[in-house]
Amino acid sequence: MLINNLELSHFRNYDHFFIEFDKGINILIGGNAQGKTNIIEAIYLLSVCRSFRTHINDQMIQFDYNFAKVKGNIYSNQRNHQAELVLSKENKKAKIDGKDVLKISEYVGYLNVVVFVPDDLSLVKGSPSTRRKFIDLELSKISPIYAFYLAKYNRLLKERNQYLKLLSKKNGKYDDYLETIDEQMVDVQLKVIEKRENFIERLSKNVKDVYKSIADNEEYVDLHYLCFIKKKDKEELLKLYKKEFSRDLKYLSTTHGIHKEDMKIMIDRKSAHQYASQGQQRTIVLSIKIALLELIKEEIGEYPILLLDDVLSELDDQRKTKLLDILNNRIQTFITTTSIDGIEHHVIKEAKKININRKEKQ
Ligand SMILES: Nc1ncnc2c1ncn2[C@@H]1O[C@H](COP(=O)(O)OP(=O)(O)OP(=O)(O)O)[C@@H](O)[C@H]1O
Repeated sequence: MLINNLELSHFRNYDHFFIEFDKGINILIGGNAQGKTNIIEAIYLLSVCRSFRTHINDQMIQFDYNFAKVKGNIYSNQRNHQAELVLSKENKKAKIDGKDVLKISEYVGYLNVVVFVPDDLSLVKGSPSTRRKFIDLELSKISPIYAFYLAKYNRLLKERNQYLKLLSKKNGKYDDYLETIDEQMVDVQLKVIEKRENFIERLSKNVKDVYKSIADNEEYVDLHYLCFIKKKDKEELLKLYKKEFSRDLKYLSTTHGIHKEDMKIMIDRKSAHQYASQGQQRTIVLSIKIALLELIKEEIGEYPILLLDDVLSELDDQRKTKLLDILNNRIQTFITTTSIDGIEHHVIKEAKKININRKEKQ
């Protein structure tokens, strides 16, 4: 999978901008606040119709304008496609090969990307919801049926919580209607659990190897799925919902379910959340992202694009070299950095260097 070029109109600090990319490594070099991350953001936006920085369209539209356009020529599935997104303050309109795309699900998949941004360190240090969001987003990209199950579960969960409110005003007993919702919730959860389990197990296998090669030591990283139920069985789950009914009714919300799960990240069999240093956290997250590349390739048959925002400055020289050793021309990669001075690595030497500075913005 490749993005051949990118055209921006009134996107962030870009008025009109056109850029062509190399199919290997592209390094975006420039001082602070010049617009390097904005380019990474635009590529990401073109991929999943949303930004990794904001959900407010207006923030991405150039100051004093009322629309922004992001366009790119993509090579995927052995074909070239023109992807286009127009952002207004209220909505986003997508086109593929000049035709309007009405459903996001029909758009996502043309351009698959894996992104690493400094904020991703929250994958280790943040709350369970950060890790759940990561799993849900990545799994939805490679498995549309997972996205379907998840959306169904969220609808049922909302319905259940609303019904609990209604019940609390009435007789407050577990009734047939709630049982019907619970049965549907249990069925869909078992499917989500199976997918999450498989995803985390496969990712964990890849992460171990990637971490070892970047850190170049014997530290051992693995991932564990913290499922909310031990015995993944329909009857057990239904029993749990009945048992916890009074508590759910008291708090007017559903205590147990896949909306409360987590993924535990371990380093040398200790919780990375509690013990990992900044450098270890960064290496763990990077390893997870790089491990994802192989997993996506196995699923969709093509490598996604890799976007690395400001990754070089925070790694020590040894980890920097090891990371660059791993990157290669099989995967189109974008790296933003303020400087490449002093990095003597063939990957840097051979990469396409793109200077991003105020003079080149327009
Ligand atoms: N909606 C907008 N309209 C115009 N300019 C914007 C908009 N949003 C952000 N900017 C400008 O974009 C610039 C920041 O760009 P970006 O985040 O890509 O920087 P960067 O080159 O990655 O910098 P750093 O190295 O500091 O991370 C800032 O000058 C900011 O004012």
